[in-house]
Amino acid sequence: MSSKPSRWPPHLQYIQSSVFHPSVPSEACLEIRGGSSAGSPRHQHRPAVAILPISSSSHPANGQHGLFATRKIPPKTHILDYIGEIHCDDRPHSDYDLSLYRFQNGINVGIDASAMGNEARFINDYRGIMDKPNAIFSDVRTPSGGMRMSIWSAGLEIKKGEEIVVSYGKGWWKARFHCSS
Ligand SMILES: C[S@@+](CC[C@H](N)C(=O)[O-])C[C@H]1O[C@@H](n2cnc3c(N)ncnc32)[C@H](O)[C@@H]1O
Repeated sequence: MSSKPSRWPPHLQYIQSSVFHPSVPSEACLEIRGGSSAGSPRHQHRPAVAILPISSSSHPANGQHGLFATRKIPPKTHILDYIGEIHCDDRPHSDYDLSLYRFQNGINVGIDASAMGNEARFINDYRGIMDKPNAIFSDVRTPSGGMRMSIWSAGLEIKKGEEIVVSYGKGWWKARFHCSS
């Protein structure tokens, strides 16, 4: 699998394994990579997802895109990994940056998919869309010890055509809109 997914925005770089920014110290790179070569992708074939434009006025991300299941996804199933630029500098203005790991020496590692990433960057937060998230983020270790941020279906099956939504966390929204929920 190497071609870009349908509707991938032309101004963004599509990558299938994370790229390390120079702000990541070499020891941290080694630990994040684990024993395998740089962030080798878990999927050799497309995940069961599609990037679709949102054109419903009742959807809070109307005019943007979301990620949708292209087939039934059983409960507690790995859907795809969150791929982007692994970095240790601050990215306060990115809406596509999530925390991967905090080392004991205080170094914070994030994955920022604002300029490069995979389909996972299109996953919206459930608020205003569904009663609860149907998917979750989970930081996992690969068999060779590498660190990944994965997205899994939650406790219920995700139906074909259903939007995949997670919780960004209250902190994410508070930091942007000073809202209380
Ligand atoms: C990681 S991106 C998700 C993909 C984005 N919709 C896109 O087309 O690129 C996060 C951005 O999506 C929008 N978003 C995601 N979930 C939302 C929600 N529940 N309500 C309103 N906006 C949302 C916000 O603009 C947010 O900054």
